[in-house]
Formats: sequence, C-alpha cells, structure tokens
Amino acid sequence: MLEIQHLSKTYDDGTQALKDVSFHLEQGEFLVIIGLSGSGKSTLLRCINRLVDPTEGAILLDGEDVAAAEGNSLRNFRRRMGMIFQHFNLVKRSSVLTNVLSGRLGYVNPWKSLLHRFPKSDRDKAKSALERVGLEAQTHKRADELSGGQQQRVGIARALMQEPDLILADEPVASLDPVLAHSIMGYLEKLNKEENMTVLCSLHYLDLVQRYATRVIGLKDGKVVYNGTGEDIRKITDEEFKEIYGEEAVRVGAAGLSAEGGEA
Ligand SMILES: Nc1ncnc2c1ncn2[C@@H]1O[C@H](COP(=O)(O)OP(=O)(O)OP(=O)(O)O)[C@@H](O)[C@H]1O
Repeated sequence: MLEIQHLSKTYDDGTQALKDVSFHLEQGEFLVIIGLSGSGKSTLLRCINRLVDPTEGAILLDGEDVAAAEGNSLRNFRRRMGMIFQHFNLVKRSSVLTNVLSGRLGYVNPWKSLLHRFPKSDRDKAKSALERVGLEAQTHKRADELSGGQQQRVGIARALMQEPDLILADEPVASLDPVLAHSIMGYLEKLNKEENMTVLCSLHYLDLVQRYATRVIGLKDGKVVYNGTGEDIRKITDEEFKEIYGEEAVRVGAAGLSAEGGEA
C-alpha cells in the first residue's frame, strides 16, 4: 500500500535528515522504525503525511505520489493517514470530546468547526472512537485532567475520527511508563489485527519492537541500515541489535502485558 522510493530530506540549515530511504509496506503490516535519537524517524513519518516536505524521492500510497500532491489531492491523502504524537498534542484546556472531534476537521466546513458545530454523525463517531479506546466515561473531562496513558488514548481516538487506512505513530509510548507503554501498544495492535489498519510506528525499546512488529526498518544517520521481518527481529541477539542501533538494547520491561493487562 505504501512505497517509499529514494526519499531524502535536507533541512534549510543543511542537515541531511534522510538519505535515499526506500522500503515498502503492505496493507495490514505493523512496521516499526527503530533508530537512535536524531536518526531521522520523525522526519520520515512527517514526510509521509507531508508535515515536512521531502527534498527528493517519491511516497506512493496505492501507487499515487503523496510527495508531489497539492491542494485537494494532498488533503485527501492526509485524511487517509491518522497521526499519533509522542507528546499527545492535545488541546489541554478543551474537553476530551472536542479533542477527538478535531480529528474530523478536514471533513467539516471551516466556519462550522470554528464554532465547534459538528454534525451529530460526527459526535456519534467521536463517542464510538472513545469507546474503542475505553474512554467513554471521560468524554466531558478536560484533556489535562487525564493521565498520560489516557491522553494518548485520546490521541488514538482523534486519529480514528479520520477513518484512516494508515496510522503513523511517532514514538507513541516514549512519554509513558512500561505498563502504560504496553497498554497503548495493545490498542494499536488491536486496530492493526482486528480492523486491518496498517501501522507505521517509531519505537526505541527492543522488547516492544520484538513484541509488536511484523516488519522492522532500522535507521542510522538518515539511512536504512536494517530491513527485516518481525520473525527476524525476534531472533536478534543484543550484539546484533547493537550493530544496527549503535547502542545497547534498551528494554521497557513488563513484557507480555497487553491492553487488557495494564491500567492506562
Ligand atoms: N526543523 C528542522 N530543522 C533542521 N534540522 C532538523 C529539523 N528537524 C529535525 N532536524 C534534524 O534532522 C535530524 C533527524 O531528526 P529527527 O527528529 O527526524 O530524528 P529522530 O530519529 O526522530 O530523533 P528523536 O527520536 O530525537 O525525535 C537530526 O539531526 C535533527 O537535528
């Protein structure tokens, strides 16, 4: 469904964040991107939904180039991708429901969205998204009254409002403790397995990578240095991981816990 061809990104200050990155992703995969801080993971995810404009290369979504898209066509591509951020990116003073509804903004007439006048069908959709992440009881709370794990579940519900085919998650559990990390990953796994959503997620804990990935891409200094299946990465030794990663394996612990296992 997604084919990245010779993607490069050089920022205005001359930093080469991505260098000739190519890989492909099939519908229904759970692809994890690993790499040290600064290796280009965020830049890659942000190029895919064009929060960052790539310098060179193509990003083919079902054969059509997102990298070259503009205007309506870019908006249509973006609707197909739900983004989940490390620091949740919620409007802290707004309610949980309003935050989730904002995931629908691309679909709503702009003046209506300014007035927070969302159609009933959208409000129903938001409630159903909140149920899917187990937060129906928190609907009317302010976002900043929730725990970190709950805030990230709001982030997931907001992404679901777009009815995405592809979920882009940029270190979604880096701000959470181990139990919450597994809980959040469990929700992403559920969307992947039960709703056949394709997931592209950056992570840096080896045990999470081994537990959830069906494919793994390793980035180092903006280049792909590893491309393997989930099976390959489950067999990897700490020494081999160090070669790809450049550092000792980092483990989050609490392995084996699932969405049901942890209180987020
Ligand atoms: N807006 C920017 N302008 C200039 N350089 C940038 C910009 N954003 C990122 N970079 C640089 O690009 C490189 C890749 O950064 P990126 O954030 O993509 O890496 P990352 O692997 O996601 O790191 P982290 O895990 O710390 O977020 C780094 O050298 C970073 O300093």
